[in-house]
Amino acid sequence: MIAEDLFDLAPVIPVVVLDDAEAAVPLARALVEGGLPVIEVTLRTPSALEAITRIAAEVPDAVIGAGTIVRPEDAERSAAAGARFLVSPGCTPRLQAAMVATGLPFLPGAATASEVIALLEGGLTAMKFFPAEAAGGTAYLKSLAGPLPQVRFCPTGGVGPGNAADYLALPNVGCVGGSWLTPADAVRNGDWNHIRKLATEAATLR
Ligand SMILES: O=C(O)C(=O)C[C@H](O)[C@H](O)COP(=O)(O)O
Repeated sequence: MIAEDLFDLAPVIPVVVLDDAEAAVPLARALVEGGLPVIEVTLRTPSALEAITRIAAEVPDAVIGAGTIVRPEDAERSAAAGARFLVSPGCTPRLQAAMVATGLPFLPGAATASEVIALLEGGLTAMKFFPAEAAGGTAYLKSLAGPLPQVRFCPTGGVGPGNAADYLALPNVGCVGGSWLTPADAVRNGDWNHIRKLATEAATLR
């Protein structure tokens, strides 16, 4: 799998924050059943790596990835836990080298033309656009498409049901990412039906 393949699997990548690894498998099943098989578990919580391992082992139809890769060691640890792709909110040469070293596809974060060009110099054409809404939203991405049409983005950060379709309509958007599929209270209460419903709605966005 290359990073661009992630764009073809689903229009939306749910960005998940898990405080309890016990929730990982039922949550991933609900997202897959709703039609969103590509799932990013952020390394923001101590249970994230355990959650990734459980999903990799028990939900074979999920394409499980690790997000919030901000230190080189995060990349290696996520690969060892069973992640099949990596996502970072921003990138540095060291972080890029660590992600390349895992052999996994990855979406490095970029938010300016210079950051995009630096990643292009590294041979990368699939990226996360973060923080999408705060950085300038769809107008900003349209502007980047002029000089840099070869890059495709996964905008994340402030993307939700109200604007996801606008992003997905852009030629340089491969998919979008967001946390709206897994509201904290629904995860805490084990309301998998609600999460399945949100995923089902999002899966039809493209
Ligand atoms: O944790 C990371 O790796 C990030 O880069 C940030 C997340 O992707 C966004 O914070 C999700 O944004 P919301 O959908 O607006 O909640």
